[in-house]
Amino acid sequence: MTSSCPTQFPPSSTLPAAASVPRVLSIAGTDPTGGAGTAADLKSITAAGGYGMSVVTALVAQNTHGVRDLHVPPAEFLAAQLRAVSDDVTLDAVKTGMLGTTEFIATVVAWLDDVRPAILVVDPVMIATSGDRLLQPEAEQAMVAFCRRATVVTPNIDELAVLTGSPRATTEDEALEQAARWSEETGVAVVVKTGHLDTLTVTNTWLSPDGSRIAVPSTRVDTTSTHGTGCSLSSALATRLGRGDSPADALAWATDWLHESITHGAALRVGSGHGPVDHGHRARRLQAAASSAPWIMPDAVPHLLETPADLGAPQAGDHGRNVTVPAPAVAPPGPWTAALWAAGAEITAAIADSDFVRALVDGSLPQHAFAFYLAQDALYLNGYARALAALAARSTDPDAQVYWSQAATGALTEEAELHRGWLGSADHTGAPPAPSPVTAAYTTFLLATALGEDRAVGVAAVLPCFWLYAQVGAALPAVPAGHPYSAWLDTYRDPGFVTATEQALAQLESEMAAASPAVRAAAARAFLTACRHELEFFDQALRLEPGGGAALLATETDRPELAGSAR
Ligand SMILES: Nc1ncnc2c1ncn2[C@@H]1O[C@H](COP(=O)(O)OP(=O)(O)O)[C@@H](O)[C@H]1O
Ligand SMILES: Cc1ncc(COP(=O)(O)O)c(N)n1
Repeated sequence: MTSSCPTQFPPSSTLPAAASVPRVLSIAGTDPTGGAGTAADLKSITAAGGYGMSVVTALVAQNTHGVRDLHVPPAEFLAAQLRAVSDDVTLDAVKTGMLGTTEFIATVVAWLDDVRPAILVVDPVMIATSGDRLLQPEAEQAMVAFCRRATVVTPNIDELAVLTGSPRATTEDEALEQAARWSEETGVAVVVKTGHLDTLTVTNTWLSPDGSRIAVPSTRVDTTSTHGTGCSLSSALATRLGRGDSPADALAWATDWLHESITHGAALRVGSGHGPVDHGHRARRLQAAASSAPWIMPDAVPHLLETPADLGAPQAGDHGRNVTVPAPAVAPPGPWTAALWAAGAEITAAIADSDFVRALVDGSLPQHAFAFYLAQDALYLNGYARALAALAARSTDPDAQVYWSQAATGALTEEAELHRGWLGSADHTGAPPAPSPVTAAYTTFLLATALGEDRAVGVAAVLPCFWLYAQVGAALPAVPAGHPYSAWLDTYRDPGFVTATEQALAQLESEMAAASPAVRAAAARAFLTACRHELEFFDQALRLEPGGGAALLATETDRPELAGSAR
């Protein structure tokens, strides 16, 4: 038993005060199916970049359908767990979830009086999504009083009503008003969550006691995988605050990450009720992006391409998926470009399927990611124009000379248009945007190929930018009025761009027909490499943290309004 264990350790204060990885304690109940409570908290803290610790209040026999049984250990044991942690570890943030009983709340209060963590995020868990009670009715007022100790509370709509002693809000404005009153009275910030309201947009709004608001809207995901969303949001928020993020950055990060997690929750196929979110989706996406595996394996393209059939299909990439070749929106004019399209099918499908394209289309792409994408696009177009101009210089056929020169001018015009219509000239530090590693790698590859390889190889390298962009444009659905990116999506639908793509395809078809088998093989590799650069280019915007080097949009506002937003 514990009597033989020392309770006095070197005081935490002798250890380095500010850890770069925030040390975050969750005080919550359990969920053996891993979607809510302590399990969700630990996964969320890890995903948000923290070191997670867990003190268990109640053991809950629950699954995705609901709660079956509860086991509540003695309050002394809760106190012992809390002490064991705080006697040893400096805490950068504490998050509380299910506290269950008045006695447990009192135990945590006594411990907090002593420990006083800098950040306390209180998720006032009362009733689970399944309708099961997780807080004894007689403990509600103790929970309400407990919330006054928080840095920020994260009630859902029903919990907000109990907290503020109001009827359940039926609109976002009502909820905001309830929260504002309570926040002003108590001096505690509130995150108002509209997940439980019937709105197309789910908005998380940070309300400070001084009345200031930070609203982070996101599109509603049509899914039943929302078990544990409240636990996950509050834990991620605590972690980002614990690492020193501003409330705006912390809430933006937590909301965007959770949106991605909810979007991919159903694919986990965990349980047949209200399933969990996929807390690890972002980490796996970033891990895949960090892979150093070669994009084009040596055996992906034969050394000599005598006929288009030698190329085989589809084969590039390391995605390892079986793909059916998507129908090209701009038809290949001959067998060589048809074979190249088939060879790149896996990457084309991955772009269509990408989180970036999905988020751009459904409007959930965070504003900072969109601004970053546009700024990188402008930088890219400048490099791309140089590669196109190099092809003009290297062409001998007069039509080809004219075509590539015009294409280069077109890219520069587009770049200028981006600066004029969309982008500010500098980011928040006053510096002009710098190329990201992905943008630099792509433009360097294009220039090196257009200048240093056979001309056919250069033409193959510049083609995917035309062809895959036209492909994305053709697949775009009509978006509702008020969509934040509708004006940008319209630029994809420019018919002039389809004509330019057809001409580029005709150039490549004739270059391939005239080239030697070895040059054709090099051209096929360049084509597939450029396709992969396109995928990376889209995806890179979703690897950026809020405040992490995004350029500003020309009209510097808060996030753009989303369709259906109640505000
Ligand atoms: N269907 C959904 N689509 C998008 N985001 C959602 C959805 N449901 C929940 N969320 C996100 O999860 C957060 C917490 O969900 P909510 O249902 O409001 O709280 P709780 O789980 O505490 O009842 C919301 O603020 C929102 O960010
Ligand atoms: C231990 C515990 N804590 C919190 C919740 C609430 O989560 P949800 O409302 O999503 O069911 C839960 N089900 N279990």
